[in-house]
Amino acid sequence: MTDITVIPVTGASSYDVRVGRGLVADLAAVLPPAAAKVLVIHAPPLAAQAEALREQLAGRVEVLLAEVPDAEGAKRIEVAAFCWQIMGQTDFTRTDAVVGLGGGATTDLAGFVAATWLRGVAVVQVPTTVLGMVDAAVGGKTGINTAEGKNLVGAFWAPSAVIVDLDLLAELPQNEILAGFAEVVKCGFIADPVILELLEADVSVATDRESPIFRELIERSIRVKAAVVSDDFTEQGQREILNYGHTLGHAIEHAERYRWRHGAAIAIGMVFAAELSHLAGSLPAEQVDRTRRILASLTLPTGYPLGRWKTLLATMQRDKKTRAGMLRFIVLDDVARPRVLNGTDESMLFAAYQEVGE
Ligand SMILES: NC(=O)c1ccc[n+]([C@@H]2O[C@H](COP(=O)([O-])OP(=O)(O)OC[C@H]3O[C@@H](n4cnc5c(N)ncnc54)[C@H](O)[C@@H]3O)[C@@H](O)[C@H]2O)c1
Ligand SMILES: O=C(O)C(=O)C[C@@H](O)[C@H](O)[C@H](O)COP(=O)(O)O
Ligand SMILES: [Zn+2]
Repeated sequence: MTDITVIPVTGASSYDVRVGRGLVADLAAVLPPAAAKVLVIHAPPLAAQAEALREQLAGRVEVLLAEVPDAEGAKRIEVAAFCWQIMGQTDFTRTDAVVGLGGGATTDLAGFVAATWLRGVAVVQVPTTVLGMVDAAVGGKTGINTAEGKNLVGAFWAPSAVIVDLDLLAELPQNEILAGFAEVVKCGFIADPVILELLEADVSVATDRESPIFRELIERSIRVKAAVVSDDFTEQGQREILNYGHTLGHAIEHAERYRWRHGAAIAIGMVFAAELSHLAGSLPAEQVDRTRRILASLTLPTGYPLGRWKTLLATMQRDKKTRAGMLRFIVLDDVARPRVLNGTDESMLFAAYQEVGE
């Protein structure tokens, strides 16, 4: 019998995150009972798995496939329109359902398409990257990018189920696994120090997709995310802690025209946030060093060109946490003690960035 862990998300929206192996074989069990059609939105490397889903569900529902551009190329309004067109041409109704099959970029798009079609249809998220499993597919933040910035258009729209099938990681390149671990590290610093200890104990075992420690890290990170979004689905407060490292990280992704992996950009963002936490509060210097050390052990970047500061600062102004033109950052008073830093002056931000700049 399959060993399944069920992590509930509660609050404004309730659904389960199911973690295990071979779980997609039972996808029919989590589809809305009234669904007659399912639109599987998938990234190109998942074409064979999408086709397998079509065969598996034949006789139960009509499966439509939407192969969308890879990675951040999916998070564009034209791609959402491509999906809406398929739905329009097939009379996709409110009782039908979307399935997001891919990494975080695909599940962000799939969630957005589901949130907007007929003002909202069900979406089941089937993440296929570490990053998608521990973060993007859970919590119902959906969205696309615009020329001005990352995730500037979107909706809070909860999935009806999240299927974390670890077998789907079999073909994922190791550098994508490592990039996904940036969000695992984030969960460690904002809420669960055991995550950091497991990474420090043996990073090779921790990132070996066959090891029980790997699964433990995935589950611990999902629990962190599930707890936060259960308390604050629409980011009225507490949820902002999940943005640790993201204010600068998103600006880097924008500066790099979305060619960088999200995990790589937020790795640098977390070094910056740790430096800022040290300067603005009480985060001990050794935790800043620890941030760099853990990220480097995952071969993630920890520095960015000093000369890019002004560009990054301008982009950060459009961060969703900004209030009345004032930038806000998530900082740590210590490990697992995150808070919002309001009203940071530019000289302090630059001082923190100088430690990141190279
Ligand atoms: N909504 C949220 O709460 C949330 C949280 C974190 C990140 N995100 C978003 O997630 C995105 C990053 O997600 P990501 O790191 O998964 O990147 P991604 O979706 O771009 O996937 C990374 C690469 O791996 C490929 N891939 C995916 N699954 C595969 C598999 N099983 N086998 C082989 N190749 C596979 C993809 O096609 C892509 O080329 C960003 O857009 C970020 O903003 C959203
Ligand atoms: O779920 C959240 O809340 C997060 O902030 C998780 C982040 O890891 C994620 O990258 C998210 O997409 C960032 O959202 P944004 O609101 O800063 O665009
Ligand atoms: Zn993120």
